[in-house]
Amino acid sequence: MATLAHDELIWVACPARVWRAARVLSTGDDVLSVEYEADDEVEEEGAEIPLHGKSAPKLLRRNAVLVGEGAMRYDNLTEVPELHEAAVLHALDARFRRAQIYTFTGPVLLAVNPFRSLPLYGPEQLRSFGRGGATSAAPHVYGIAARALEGICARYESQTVLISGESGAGKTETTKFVMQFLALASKPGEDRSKRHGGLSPVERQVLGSNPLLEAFGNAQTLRNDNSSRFGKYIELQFAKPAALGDDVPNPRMTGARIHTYLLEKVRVIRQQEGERSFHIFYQAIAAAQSQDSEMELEGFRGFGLDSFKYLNKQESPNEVEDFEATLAAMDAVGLSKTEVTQIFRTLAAILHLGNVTFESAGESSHVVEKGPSSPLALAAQLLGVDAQRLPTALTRRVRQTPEGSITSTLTAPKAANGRDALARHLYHAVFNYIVQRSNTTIGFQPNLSFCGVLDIFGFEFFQWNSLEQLCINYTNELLQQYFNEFIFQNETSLYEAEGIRWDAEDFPDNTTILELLHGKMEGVLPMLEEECFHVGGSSEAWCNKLVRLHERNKHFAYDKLKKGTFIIRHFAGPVTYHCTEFLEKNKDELSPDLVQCLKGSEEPFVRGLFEHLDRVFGVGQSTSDTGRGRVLKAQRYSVSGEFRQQLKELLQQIQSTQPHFIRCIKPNPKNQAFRDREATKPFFDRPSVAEQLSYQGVLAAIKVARAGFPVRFWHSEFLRGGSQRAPETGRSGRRCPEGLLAWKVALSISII
Ligand SMILES: Nc1ncnc2c1ncn2[C@@H]1O[C@H](COP(=O)(O)OP(=O)(O)OP(=O)(O)O)[C@@H](O)[C@H]1O
Repeated sequence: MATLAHDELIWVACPARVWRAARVLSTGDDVLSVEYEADDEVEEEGAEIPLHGKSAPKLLRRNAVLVGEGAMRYDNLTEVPELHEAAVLHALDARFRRAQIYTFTGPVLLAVNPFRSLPLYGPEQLRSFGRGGATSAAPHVYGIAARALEGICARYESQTVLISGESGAGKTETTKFVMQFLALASKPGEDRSKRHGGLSPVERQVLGSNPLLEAFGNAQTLRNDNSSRFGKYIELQFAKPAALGDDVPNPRMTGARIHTYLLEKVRVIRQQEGERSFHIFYQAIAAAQSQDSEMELEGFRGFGLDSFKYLNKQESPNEVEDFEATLAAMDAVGLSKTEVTQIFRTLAAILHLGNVTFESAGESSHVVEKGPSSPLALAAQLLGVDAQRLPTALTRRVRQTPEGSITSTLTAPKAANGRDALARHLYHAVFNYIVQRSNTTIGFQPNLSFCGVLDIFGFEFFQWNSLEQLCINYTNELLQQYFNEFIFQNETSLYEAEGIRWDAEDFPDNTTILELLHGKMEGVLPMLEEECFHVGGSSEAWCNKLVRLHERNKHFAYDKLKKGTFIIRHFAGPVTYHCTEFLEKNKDELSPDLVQCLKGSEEPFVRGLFEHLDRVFGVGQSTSDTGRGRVLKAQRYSVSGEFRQQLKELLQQIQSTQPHFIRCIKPNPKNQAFRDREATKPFFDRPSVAEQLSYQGVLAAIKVARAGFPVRFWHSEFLRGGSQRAPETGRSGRRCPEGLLAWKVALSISII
């Protein structure tokens, strides 16, 4: 243990603040007497800290450079001489208090959400980060977008900005700032913009697609009033200036393509207390009740929020204006009046379907309300299907067998499940339709460079974790692996340039976790998919197989007392998954009878929503007869299978680009806004920020950086520091490494 001198600055581990800044008053054999630095969240007092035993807190050496306003000098934290969790946390906290929400750690931009509009995104900032503007390396979302644009301008190389963070951390807002910058800054100079009347149609369509996606894909949740319930990757395409045939050096945005992932469609049929369904339902209901709206809104007029069982009753103030903005966005992406009408008819039909109830009669069931104004009749009319056929399709199941068709009846709960599956499917299909139509209108040409912006759900763990969380956390493992590789390459090239020896063991690596999740045959997800195709397969059987096969895997665990659960030790931390419903969710079955019924709709729009839906699940009998019996054939559709394929394509696309990383951080779990005038205390909750830094891999990236260079100084600083061990010159001239290797031992600092 290194001895600590009087007056030495240290960090003391503390549950409430993670690390507290202190100064050593005196040291003894068993205790350390310290004075804590002023902190407005914890009572100030001197303290006697035990140095041994379980209650001895961890101590870290604290560098004087971060004292007072020090953190404001470090736009890039890798310049901080001793970088570790305590220093990062302190620097982010100190900078946030001064409204500096952006900070670099190496190439990664950390963005702390202020939950309040700050004057950071005006035309002046846009100009200053733009090409030909006062080029600035300052940490800012525009700076990252500018780097990406520069990659396209200078080398015509495709780019991706990867934005991550937990719900409410600011990913969607950050995505919008990146898109705004790329649309506006790629716009040529002032004069030309006037000539062309500002934004081009493509730029207008691209920016217009945002409110549309938000209306249909976002919802109020407990963690975020405008939470994206899907992941997205938007590729913004740029033509070479020469191809535009004008004198402007900037490439101009000429197309875009939106990819969406894992829409949380279950929200359509139920929402937990305090949450809402997708915004669009509430907007349409409010508009239908308002005198101002000119839209016909068939199926919504005459109904209020209370009319629909599928909706939690929570209003929000600006619904009608938001509805008008959604209509404008629909127009911007080229949806015709007929399409818009059809979309709203389908949404109304979904809500009326939710009001259809069933009554059991033995093993069968029937629809309770049948009259001409019953929910069933309204839903059938809005969907353009026969009002007699729909109840039959909801309550019976027809199966084809070699001997002919067999009709069975469904119990009331099964009929209700079928109804909900139809509602979920209809909504998902409408959402996909809107995305595809936007893509068609905007256009995307092969072989042009693009800048992709990835705004995808962060790592999730709740009390109850199911298939959705497994898919989300799997996505995060894949992205984490990509991030690790990127940081690894960055650092190793630095080490090689400096002649530093390093050990691959020092690098964080989640490959074995990924192997557990997607390994061929024995991975958790492939095994789930396999179970879906087994006759008589079940979630419980799958869970038991997982336990048998993986109980010795260090990333897998299970609790004998909690049957039906298993634990995956993710890169970000352990998550307990409850296997109930995994199989049903993964199959996402929709009754063939309902599909046939809807395919018979007299509305081409509705028929189109079911056009590509020919999924059959499990082992079924094909119609082709070989003469020696029928061939058993499985249609291999599953939610996770499809999603894994999408992710594979996404990663291939990202890997073909130059990446830029933005890690969004939520400063406190209550979404409390930054306050600088009336309060001294902007809410920066250190424990939750530390947690986010950890599971977003920021601390791991720092660990990587420290593996070779535990302490970083500029060479000149190091020499000024008077070290006898410093070599005369650093090889690369960037930072002084070799002397630091000696220091690594000599200081034997940090963890005491
Ligand atoms: N840079 C910013 N400036 C001001 N407010 C911001 C900023 N970033 C985010 N916010 C605020 O935080 C809220 C949540 O942000 P956002 O919706 O972008 O989070 P998210 O990470 O996309 O969450 P989710 O995963 O739930 O969609 C926004 O509605 C906005 O009020």
